[in-house]
Amino acid sequence: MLLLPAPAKLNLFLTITGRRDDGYHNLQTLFQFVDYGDTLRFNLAPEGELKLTNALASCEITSSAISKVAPEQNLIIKAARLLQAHTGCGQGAHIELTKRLPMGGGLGGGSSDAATTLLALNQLWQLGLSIDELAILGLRLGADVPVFVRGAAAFAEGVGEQLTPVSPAEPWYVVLCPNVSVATADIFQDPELIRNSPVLTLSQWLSASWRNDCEPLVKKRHPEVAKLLSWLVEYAPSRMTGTGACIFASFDSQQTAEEVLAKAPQGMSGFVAKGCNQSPLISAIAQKK
Ligand SMILES: C[C@@](CO)(OP(=O)(O)O)[C@H](O)COP(=O)(O)OP(=O)(O)OC[C@H]1O[C@@H](n2ccc(N)nc2=O)[C@H](O)[C@@H]1O
Ligand SMILES: Nc1ncnc2c1ncn2[C@@H]1O[C@H](COP(=O)(O)OP(=O)(O)O)[C@@H](O)[C@H]1O
Repeated sequence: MLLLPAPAKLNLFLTITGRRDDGYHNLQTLFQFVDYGDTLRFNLAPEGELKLTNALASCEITSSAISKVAPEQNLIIKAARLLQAHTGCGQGAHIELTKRLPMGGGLGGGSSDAATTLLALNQLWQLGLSIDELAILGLRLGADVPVFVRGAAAFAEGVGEQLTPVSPAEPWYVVLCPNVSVATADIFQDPELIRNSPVLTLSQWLSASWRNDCEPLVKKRHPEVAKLLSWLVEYAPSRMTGTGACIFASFDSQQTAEEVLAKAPQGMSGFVAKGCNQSPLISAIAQKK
């Protein structure tokens, strides 16, 4: 049995620098992990059988939302099938997911679940694939999967697959999750999306002020996100992560972050978590070796 985390990521900044011929967008972003996320439990099963069950999570909204995703559409099953097809492995697995991360929140929960599945089954099925091979396979599942497979905070370019490890500060974050699910594809299809930001070098970025090019559009499409950002910015500079709708702000101490979260508008879900430049997934795997 293997019990592993699938942590959330934050995009500390995110700009879109152009559109490729295949419709995908080139971007520049800074990924950092947090010590909060989903949990997956893996058990060997006979004869290639893949079974996914949802454990009851503390958050009813997310556990009921994930149960509406058909198993074959779930990135966990897709990742497992991809590994079976790539290696010809005839083994199976029973996987139990405890879903805490809101879906379509820009926290990368689906991609993180997929990456955890790739690493876990590589170990459980003794496939011996390298991290490079798993990252390349992961990219077929989603642009964000490689960074979760590699597990190092990174400056990302291309569609998010060209990764340069970096070590930003690791503050405490307040992450707020408005009850809005944003489909990444919808944002990238919108003609109003800012998609002509200049390309900066990493060192230019480290002294620039950080922003998210998706934020103006998501604020316009979802006024509740705009309202929440103007509430959080009273406490600390605040931004949206990914294509939204979750927002975050950083604080020096866990206590201050908890105090701000406690004041959040009634009914708002959110959490306090620590920024991590090494993914909790990689730390957990290293501990088990
Ligand atoms: C932009 C980011 C930043 O982290 O947003 P979030 O999804 O995390 O909010 C991600 O890279 C998203 O990655 P991911 O969620 O894996 O996206 P994918 O499934 O690969 O793509 C969903 C759809 O979004 C569009 N898309 C995605 C990424 C990209 N660089 N350009 C695009 O145009 C494409 O239309 C694609 O069909
Ligand atoms: N295991 C999974 N967890 C979350 N979403 C999943 C999963 N498998 C498939 N999906 C699909 O991927 C979409 C994006 O989910 P998610 O990664 O949580 O959002 P985001 O990319 O905005 O962080 C969901 O709306 C859902 O349809």
